[in-house]
Amino acid sequence: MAAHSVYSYLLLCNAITLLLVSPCCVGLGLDTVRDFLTREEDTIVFSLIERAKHPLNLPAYEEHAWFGPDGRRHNDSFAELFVRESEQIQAKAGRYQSQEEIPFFHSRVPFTLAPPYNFTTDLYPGAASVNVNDVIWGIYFNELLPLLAKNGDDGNYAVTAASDLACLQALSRRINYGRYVAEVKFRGDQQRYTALIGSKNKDALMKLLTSEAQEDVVKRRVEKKAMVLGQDITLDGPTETGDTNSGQSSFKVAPSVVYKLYDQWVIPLTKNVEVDYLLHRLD
Ligand SMILES: C=C(O[C@@H]1C=C(C(=O)O)C=C[C@H]1O)C(=O)O
Repeated sequence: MAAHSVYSYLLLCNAITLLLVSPCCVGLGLDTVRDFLTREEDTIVFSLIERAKHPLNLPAYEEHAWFGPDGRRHNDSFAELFVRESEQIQAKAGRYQSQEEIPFFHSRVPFTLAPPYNFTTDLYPGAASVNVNDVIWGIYFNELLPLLAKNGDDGNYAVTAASDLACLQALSRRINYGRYVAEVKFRGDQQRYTALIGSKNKDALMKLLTSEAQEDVVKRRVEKKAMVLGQDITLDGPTETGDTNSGQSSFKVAPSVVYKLYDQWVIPLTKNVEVDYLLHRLD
């Protein structure tokens, strides 16, 4: 066989093996996964900047009684109602047909208004529903929001809740994308992952999937994005916002808050999603 046909034969074998091993996931690799996470950083930083435009607006988060169309009494905050109702409309419009999107409140909407689309199923079916939306919800309202918004009440509750929804959706998409990260890592090192999944060794799985160097790059990059995107743009170029008289420099969202968000919540939660996903990867 001529050298070039041996080479073609090997390439063909390689392609067939890839198709057999990963029938649904050929386009997914560590590079594409990292690109996705990098692009999500922009969405997250922008959504935080938008939310920081408004003060805390506490009444939007206090529980109050309201009566549903069935006449029954419910106790919810306005923000929770807003998210639930918005998600119902978005579910009808097909948002959750994509596995990248997971709602905070599950509803069974009977049909979708969106044109049909054949979404690829990159995830392993037995593990695809892993998510930490409950934890994200608690952290967002209890820990992050007080760091983002100044005290005060401007009454713009609907706009504020719409901004909350945008932040929650961006964080949820990024963190629950850990399922895709785990899928790629599993495919890249099936033998070692299979052994650790078999022995349900969570600590060893966490160690194997962790790349501290990569995490450091991510944290420093999001801090920088908060600096660049959180400046005022003038015809003379970007300037920091804030009180120039006092010499205090400031950004629309403190870059240190964005660093902390990733360091303490986003990355650790993404890795928890990865471990949970892997534990179900052989179900
Ligand atoms: C996403 C990756 O996997 C892990 C999760 C990371 C994250 O959430 O940003 C970063 C590094 C890894 O510990 C990766 O290796 O690129």
